[in-house]
Amino acid sequence: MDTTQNIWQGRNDAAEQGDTRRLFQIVRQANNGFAAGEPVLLGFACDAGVRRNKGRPGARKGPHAIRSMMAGLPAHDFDVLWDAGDIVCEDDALEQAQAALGRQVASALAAGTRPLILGGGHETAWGTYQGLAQHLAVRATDNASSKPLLIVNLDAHFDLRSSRPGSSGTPFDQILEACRQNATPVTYACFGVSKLSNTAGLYAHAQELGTVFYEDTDMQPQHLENRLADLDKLLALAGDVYLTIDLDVLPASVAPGVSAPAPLGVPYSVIESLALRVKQSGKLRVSDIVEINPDFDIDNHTARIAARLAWQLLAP
Ligand SMILES: N=CN[C@@H](CCC(=O)O)C(=O)O
Ligand SMILES: [Mn+2]
Ligand SMILES: [Mn+2]
Repeated sequence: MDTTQNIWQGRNDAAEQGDTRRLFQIVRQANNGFAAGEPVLLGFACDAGVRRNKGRPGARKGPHAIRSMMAGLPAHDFDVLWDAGDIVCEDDALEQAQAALGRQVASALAAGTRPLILGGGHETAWGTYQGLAQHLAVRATDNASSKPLLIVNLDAHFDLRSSRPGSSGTPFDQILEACRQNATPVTYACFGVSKLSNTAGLYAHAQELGTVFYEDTDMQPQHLENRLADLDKLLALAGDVYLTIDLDVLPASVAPGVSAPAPLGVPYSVIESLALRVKQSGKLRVSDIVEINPDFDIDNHTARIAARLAWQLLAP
């Protein structure tokens, strides 16, 4: 990974007609100065969560790989894209890195932006949530919505492991535990769960926690209308929404560069439709895209699909 070169570079089409801007030409690299409504990107460069969860390390290189595929995408309606840089997790200092991510997310939310975090493994989510929780706690002193927080996880895994310390396999158990402690109403919905990637014990724990879930076998294109209707019902009941996308929800042929590839998986078109539906709800506060492992990618396929998702989520 060459971090000495600016990652934001690409083809310059200025000699062509019309608006030829690409993201690398409008990006501003700073972690303050954002105005309300502007898109903000943050990286969480971390292997510790996947390593603790006995997975294949490499997610640390994820933010760099995704940014490099975003750089050349056409800007279309973007006026600006803020790149607030990376939080880097050194060795096993995971809890400190997650707390640092939380502070950055809270500050981007306080500025009225809708941040997107590029992981990192799914331990990224415990950091993202900390930032959202700080923001919602401040806002609650003004005019609180009593409607529950909705977490939409697009993932082959529940990530509800109850062992500690935390890892890439525990974030939603940590979040639900924190919500119980703070009496925060929350709904956890996981779309894309694979029966062959979660033990009976994890299913039982998910049920005990009231998890709403849809399996990969019910997330194929012929099921899309029904799943969108299910999602709409969840969105209608929610006050604020956190969208978290684990790239291992996609078929291994589409996203080979992950720690735990999915033999069946959910087609990209279904995932994009669900993600855009969440965005269109107007309730989306923060998102992350996690679990890319560039070491196992093939011709940047996984980084490219992650860049497309990022573009779709950040676009005005
Ligand atoms: N974030 C990943 N979670 C999965 C990983 C499974 C695996 O490595 O095989 C989990 O803990 O179940
Ligand atoms: Mn996950
Ligand atoms: Mn997963």
